[in-house]
Order: sequence, then structure tokens, then C-alpha cells
Amino acid sequence: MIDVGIIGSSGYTGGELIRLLVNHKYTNIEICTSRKFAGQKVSDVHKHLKGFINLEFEDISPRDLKNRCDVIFLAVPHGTSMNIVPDLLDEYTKVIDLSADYRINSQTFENLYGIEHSDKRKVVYGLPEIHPEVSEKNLVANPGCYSTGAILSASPLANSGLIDSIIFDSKSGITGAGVNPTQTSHYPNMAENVQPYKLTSHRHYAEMFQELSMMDESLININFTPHVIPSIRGILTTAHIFTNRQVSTEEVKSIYAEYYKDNPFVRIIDGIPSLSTVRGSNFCDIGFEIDVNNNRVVVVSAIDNLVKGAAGQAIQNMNLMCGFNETEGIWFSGITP
Ligand SMILES: NC(=O)C1=CN([C@@H]2O[C@H](COP(=O)(O)OP(=O)(O)OC[C@H]3O[C@@H](n4cnc5c(N)ncnc54)[C@H](OP(=O)(O)O)[C@@H]3O)[C@@H](O)[C@H]2O)C=CC1
Ligand SMILES: CC(=O)N[C@@H](CCC(=O)OP(=O)(O)O)C(=O)O
Repeated sequence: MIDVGIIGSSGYTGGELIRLLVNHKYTNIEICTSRKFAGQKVSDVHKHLKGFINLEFEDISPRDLKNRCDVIFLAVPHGTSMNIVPDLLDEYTKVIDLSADYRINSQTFENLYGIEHSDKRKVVYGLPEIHPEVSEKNLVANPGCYSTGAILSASPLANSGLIDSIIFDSKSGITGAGVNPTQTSHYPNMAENVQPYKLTSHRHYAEMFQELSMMDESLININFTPHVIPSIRGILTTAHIFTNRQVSTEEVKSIYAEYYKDNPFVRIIDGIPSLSTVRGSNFCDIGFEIDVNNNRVVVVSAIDNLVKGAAGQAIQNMNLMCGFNETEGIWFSGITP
């Protein structure tokens, strides 16, 4: 049994970490931190957890937290983790950061996030299907939610050197924006609406570029446009992948099947994935269709942004880092309808 702490546990991904970890066979949730709700019961804030967790939120320093935990999750806004991680790391403590601070190199981070990086160490990108070496690390940078769906949708073709260019068109549920309400998330602006944003400049582009161009250095024509939709959870990505030669359905199917053959959380499906079939689960469903006239493969991926896009993937990383079964605590189907 290992003791686990969650920093930023009053937010959406923190709450989701608790919901999943209470069912994990080998973890004890030792500390949930919150500055705003310190002293209040966790289940008074995350009301769905009543009867599942008896802790109160604490507001304690990272150093004190380290002494009580084997694994620490950081579920805090970007720009925060870099000031906490150096105090947490030692040979006994494993840290999984859900924020953007360590996903991309520090120079790119500074350019995109407009924050000076105070801890420039190089950290493994925690997409375990692409980076199984997470199992040897004590600090892992959990990927962005859009990046997870996009990279998984294109990796097999990128790895095969078949891609000329890609357009990722993604739709996200509103929990992707965190627990604090904004003008965008205000109900009249959200309901019965689809809101494209950052048409050519979303920060997750850098993660997609970093990972896909690592597989094929000639692959530089990568494009990404996000949208928010009136859904609570989920990210559906339609990847328009233009190939450098004609490919057949059988060929693409076998490339994806082979690439993901050892990855229990990626399901290659016949047909078109949907958000409802992955809601609440750690699966990434992938389906595709070939447009023979245009050398285009339309690949669709569906994930739950709070699970495979955040908390579930963080636990998948923890499982690998701690030598547990990869699926422990996160092996269940989605909820449909
Ligand atoms: N939502 C999503 O779908 C995804 C989010 N992420 C990333 O995960 C991280 C958490 O996201 P999410 O849960 O949505 O965010 P939320 O805004 O819902 O929650 C963040 C929590 O962090 C705490 N916090 C804020 N500032 C600090 C600080 N300076 N020190 C300590 N705690 C702090 C707050 O709790 P309190 O004020 O009570 O202390 C807050 O509840 C972010 O970096 C986000 O970008 C990644 C993938 C997907
Ligand atoms: C719908 C929505 O607003 N989504 C967020 C992405 C959430 C996320 O994962 O962002 P991080 O890279 O900070 O972790 C956004 O576009 O900023």
C-alpha cells in the first residue's frame, strides 16, 4: 500500500483523482490539499464522494506533504508546479504533474505561457502509449487533454512516415477549462452553442508538434483548432491526415492494430467513436475512414478529458512508475447514453 497526496484537490481533475483512487487496491489517500477549503470535509466540496472519503482538506507546505506521501499528484494551474516540484523530489517520492509546466521545453513554455520557468529540468512526457519509459522515472509531466486525443489519433501514421500534413479539429467539454466559471462557461454563452477559439494559436499545439515530429522529423505541417461544446466532459478530435501516398483501409487498420497492440486503453473500433462511449473511462477510442480521392485519412479519437485527458492518465502513469498493473483502479467501461 502506498500513501498518496493530491495538491489542488478541490478542482475538477483533483476531484477526479480522488474518485478514481478510492477504488485503487494499492493506494491510501493520505492528504488532499486546498487553500480555499482547508478544514472542510472533502466530501462537502466533492459531494458525490460522500461515504467514500473521510478526509478534510489541508493547507500544508509541500515539504510537510512529502514526509507523509510516497506519490504526489499536482492538479494545480500552470506556473504553479515549477515552484513546488523541486521541494518534493527525492529518491523516495514520485511526482506526477497534471499542469503544463514540464510538458514542453522550458524555452517554448516561456514563449507560450508568458511565465519565466524557474525549474528547467527535462521531464518525460507522460503519454505512456508513446513513452513507456515513464516506468523508470520519479517525475512525469502528464499531457494536455487536447494533446492526448490528437497525438494518439496520429501517432501510428506518423511513426510509419506516411504523413504529409495534419489538421486536428477538436471539440471539448467545458470541464476542460477548470472549476472557476468564466464568461465562456456562463450558461447562456455555452448552451446550444459551439465556440471555436484560438484558431491557430492554442498552446497544446506545441505538445502535438513536439511528440509527432519526434516520430518523423519531416512532419512539420501540423495544424490544430479547438472548440468548446455544451458538454460537460469529453474531447472528440477529427484528424484530417493527408498521406504522402495512397493507403488502403486494411493497411491503416493493421498499422494502428500493431502500434497499439500492447496498450489496453486504446481501442481501435470499426465505425466512428463518440464521446458518450468513453465518458468516465480511461479509454481512447479511435476509428477512421479513407478518402481515396485526396490521400486523406480521417481519424476520429474520443477521450474523457478528465480521465484519459488528465486524472486517469495520471493514475496510469502512477501504476507504471510504482510497478502496479497498468490498469489498476482505472479499468472500467464508459457510460452510455
Ligand atoms: N480540466 C481538464 O480537463 C484538464 C486540466 N489539466 C490541467 O490540470 C491542472 C488542474 O486542472 P483543473 O483541475 O481543471 O483546475 P481547477 O481550476 O479545477 O483546479 C485547480 C485547483 O488548484 C488549486 N490551486 C490554484 N492555485 C494554486 C496554488 N498556487 N497553489 C496550490 N493550489 C492551487 C485550487 O484549489 P484551492 O484554491 O482550493 O487551493 C484549484 O481548485 C491544470 O494545470 C490544468 O491545465 C490537464 C488536462 C485536462
Ligand atoms: C475547454 C478549455 O478551455 N480547455 C483548456 C485546456 C485544458 C488543459 O488541459 O490545459 P492545460 O494545458 O493548461 O493543462 C484550454 O483550452 O485552455
